[in-house]
Amino acid sequence: MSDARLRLALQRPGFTLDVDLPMPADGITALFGPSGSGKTTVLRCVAGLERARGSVRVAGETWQDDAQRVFLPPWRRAVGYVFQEASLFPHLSVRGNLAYAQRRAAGGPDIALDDVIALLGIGHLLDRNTHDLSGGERQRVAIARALATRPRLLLLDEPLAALDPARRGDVMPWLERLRDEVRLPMLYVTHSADEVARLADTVVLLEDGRVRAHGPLAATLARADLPFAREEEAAALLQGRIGAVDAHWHLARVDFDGGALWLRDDGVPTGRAVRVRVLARDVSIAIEPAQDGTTSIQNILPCTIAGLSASAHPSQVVVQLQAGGSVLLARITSRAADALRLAPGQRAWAQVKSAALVR
Ligand SMILES: Nc1ncnc2c1ncn2[C@@H]1O[C@H](COP(=O)(O)OP(=O)(O)OP(=O)(O)O)[C@@H](O)[C@H]1O
Repeated sequence: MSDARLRLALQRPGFTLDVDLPMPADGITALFGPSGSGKTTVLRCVAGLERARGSVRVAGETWQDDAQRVFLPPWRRAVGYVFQEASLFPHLSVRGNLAYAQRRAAGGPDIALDDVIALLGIGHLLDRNTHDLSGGERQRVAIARALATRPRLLLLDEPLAALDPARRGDVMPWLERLRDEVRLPMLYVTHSADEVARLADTVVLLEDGRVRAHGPLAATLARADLPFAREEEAAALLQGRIGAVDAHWHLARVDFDGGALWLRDDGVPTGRAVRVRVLARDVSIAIEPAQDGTTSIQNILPCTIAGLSASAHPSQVVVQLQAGGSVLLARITSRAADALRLAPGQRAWAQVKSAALVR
């Protein structure tokens, strides 16, 4: 059995945590929410570093169950913990740090150390002193060290936040590999919408210590009742595959449930699963199909209006568009929505001005 569920309740002056969360057996669950909403507290309670009331079940193991008076101390919980600043042992080399972690292996799924080293691309760093590493390298070693303890759950608390944007971009593909190649549930705290879009499978939105929303990534980002859709960078996420490449025009076609989009060809091979991010501000709406050859917009998708909701500014509305099994968001002026008499159920065409591969 590999179920995982967290039920945590905790009271501090001015703050109450009260969460009940099923967790997927693998993949990245992003914990997202304003500062002080309780993200780090959830991680600390799961690791046993802090004591909440409730229960913590991970991969079929019970780490806490108040009803049965079970509370395992942190060292008996098979968690790997990665923090914002990698806390590597300064007196040990990279190899020494990994060997130390391996000796403390916790009994989770066996991942050979060589595989961990290859997965994170740190083979050439093994004999290096840890303070000679770049920030991005330190984080990769920190993740490898966490994996070397054979955890059943990986906790990552803003692992990229201390890196500059370029270094963050360098480490992101390693996290994607981790997500795709290691069957391990991961709880990932972040403030970055980019990291959520690129890495998460499931999103949990925490507000004031409570779960405001919880669900699969694409569906949750597109929900009109959540703050995601109202942000300046509001975007829909489409999950698809590279269906074709037009070598002459350097374009790649991404096929998804609901249509296809032509994007800049970034060399991703045909057949590869990809995520595409479409910003709400880059989508406009037509209520008649465009005549061939009358618009510069290449990507026009037939869809149905699913709903309209307020935007951050009253001059604009966010329109949810259902295209097959996918949802797009369009941010348009309230005046345009009124002039077109947009209403749920109406047939429409989403004109996508630009879209980008997230990976
Ligand atoms: N050691 C502590 N003692 C008392 N209160 C604390 C402690 N740590 C955190 N808090 C409070 O508990 C609440 C939740 O904090 P937590 O660090 O979990 O939030 P967060 O969502 O991780 O925030 P951030 O995004 O800023 O890291 C906040 O009100 C915070 O001030």
